Amino acid sequence: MLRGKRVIVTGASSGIGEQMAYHLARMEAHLLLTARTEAKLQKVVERCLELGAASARYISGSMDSPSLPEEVLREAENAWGGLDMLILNHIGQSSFTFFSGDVGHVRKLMETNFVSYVALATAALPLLKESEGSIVVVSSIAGKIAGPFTAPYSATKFALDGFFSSLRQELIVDKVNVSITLCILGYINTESAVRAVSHVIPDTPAPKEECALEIIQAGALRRRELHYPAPAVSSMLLLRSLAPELLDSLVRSRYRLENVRRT
Ligand SMILES: NC(=O)C1=CN([C@@H]2O[C@H](COP(=O)(O)OP(=O)(O)OC[C@H]3O[C@@H](n4cnc5c(N)ncnc54)[C@H](OP(=O)(O)O)[C@@H]3O)[C@@H](O)[C@H]2O)C=CC1
Ligand SMILES: C[C@H](CCC(=O)O)[C@H]1CC[C@H]2[C@@H]3C(=O)C[C@@H]4C[C@H](O)CC[C@]4(C)[C@H]3CC[C@]12C
Repeated sequence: MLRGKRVIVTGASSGIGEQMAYHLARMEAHLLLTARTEAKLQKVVERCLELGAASARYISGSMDSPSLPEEVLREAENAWGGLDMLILNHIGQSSFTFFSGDVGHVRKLMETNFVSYVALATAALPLLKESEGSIVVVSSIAGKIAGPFTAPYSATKFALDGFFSSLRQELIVDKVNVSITLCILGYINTESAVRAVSHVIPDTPAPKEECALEIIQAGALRRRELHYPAPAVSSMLLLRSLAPELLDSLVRSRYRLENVRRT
């Protein structure tokens, strides 16, 4: 379904975004990748071309810069004359610990994890309307259920649900055929997530390669929401609606609280 399609992937220099780029390359899509680290993006682009991408290019820069979203969309329009899928995946750095009171960090993370998603989607909408394309928003179970030690991060992910679920309704009202897929992910084995939480959360994380493929499939099938890994995420969401306090205490009880770093 994605052969020859024009796809932007943000946060594509590592983790789930990098794996999405490789799957899309094998599917022979055209790729525009973004992240801050140019050296990593260059390597991912090279690998994508080896794997069969129809074309692969990148733009490096930080998504807390207000001009980058429009620059990325201008590059897509100049290179391809259109766009079929926008995959919003990047996140700024945040620690897994007690909220420190650093309001500046919350403001910056909102800019990177939320406002830039809104700006990218806004700049992409005219092209996506033309192609009847798709927006894929990578979120987290932490954007549906607030556990401890992720307050700023969780806030940015809840904000994504509010904004993009409302926008989806408006597109339907306006009979605009652009799909919005919200991806609700549990713990995935990316280097950054394992580094951040493995000393506190003893669970085995789900594989990033499979996660990346499920996200692409959900977007291509124009699904409203993806839950991955499915049984764990869906059952947590069900328990939240039936017995939220029980769920909260279950989440807390699975953490090795003595290992939380208070920095
Ligand atoms: N791994 C997990 O357990 C889970 C992940 N998710 C979600 O999945 C998505 C991917 O996560 P994951 O793969 O683990 O994350 P990674 O830390 O592996 O990747 C994050 C990506 O974002 C880029 N990035 C970081 N800061 C910025 C910035 N300021 N501007 C632009 N790009 C930036 C990084 O590249 P660079 O540093 O070069 O800029 C990198 O490419 C996120 O949306 C996350 O919320 C959801 C639930 C669980
Ligand atoms: C452990 C959580 C799942 C709840 C449970 O008890 O099973 C994880 C589900 C989502 C994870 C977080 C996430 O969304 C990605 C962040 C990525 C950052 O790089 C640091 C780690 C995360 C805060 C990560 C932490 C574990 C989860 C909350």
